[in-house]
Amino acid sequence: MNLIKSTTGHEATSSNPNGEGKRQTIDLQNGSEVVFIPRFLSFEESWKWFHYLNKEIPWTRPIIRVFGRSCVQPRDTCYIASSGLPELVYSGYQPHAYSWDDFPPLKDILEAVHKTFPGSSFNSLLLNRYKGGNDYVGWHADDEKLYGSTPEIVSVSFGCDREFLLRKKPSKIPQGITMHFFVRHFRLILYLCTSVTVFYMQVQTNKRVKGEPPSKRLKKNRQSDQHSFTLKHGSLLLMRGYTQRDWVHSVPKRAKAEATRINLTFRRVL
Ligand SMILES: O=C(O)CCC(=O)C(=O)O
Ligand SMILES: [Fe+2]
Repeated sequence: MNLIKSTTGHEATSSNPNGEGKRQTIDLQNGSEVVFIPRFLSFEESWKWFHYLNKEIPWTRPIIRVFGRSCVQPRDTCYIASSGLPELVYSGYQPHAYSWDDFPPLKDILEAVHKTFPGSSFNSLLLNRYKGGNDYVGWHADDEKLYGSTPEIVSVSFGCDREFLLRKKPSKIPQGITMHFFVRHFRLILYLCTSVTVFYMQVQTNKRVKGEPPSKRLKKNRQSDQHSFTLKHGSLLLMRGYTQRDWVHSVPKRAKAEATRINLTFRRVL
């Protein structure tokens, strides 16, 4: 069963020591990495979790601010954190932090996650409930300062399958390069652009002669900048390294997804 729709060819598959089946490691390059475990929890156990979470969690649908406008968050949420941690604030919203002791069974999943990733030590959990295909999370990175520069985020999914997308952030113009720089060096930049274009056209002509159709090559480049995972019932996806700095992710609306999905994201507040 291959749940990854697009990969870069940098993926490795290995058997997992904790008995949760295969794990796939996807190297996103430049220090970003995703680990995907399609069957982290068994099907039956996952349904028990789904029903517990659906019923016992005090779900809320808060008002958040996006691009300066207030709107209802398009999914339910709840937040759990160890005591004494700095408050989480995202999109102008500060969720109430419940204690792990309010939901003791959640400590079991936390333990299973820690066992799967030795050395990890998550101390907070943001829960999401998507009540159907109209609920979603838009493009974002979990790059809040309280998680540090290389946060590790583990996401465990229950219920309805949903697609999880990762897309590389556009690369930034290096600091110090201003409009003034462009005006001052306009002729040099124009010359360089023309040279690069001519060189590129020559390379393309050369490659076409050699045989591989240009559309295939373009597709390869685009593929390494975006990835799609189907997050099924009981699956786990970990993002680490510079994934939050260099990539954004989303769970888009899906007209065909009618049923509820619950997702747990474990994080470490520094
Ligand atoms: O539901 C998911 O799989 C992702 C949720 C997410 O990105 C978040 O809570 O920050
Ligand atoms: Fe996220």
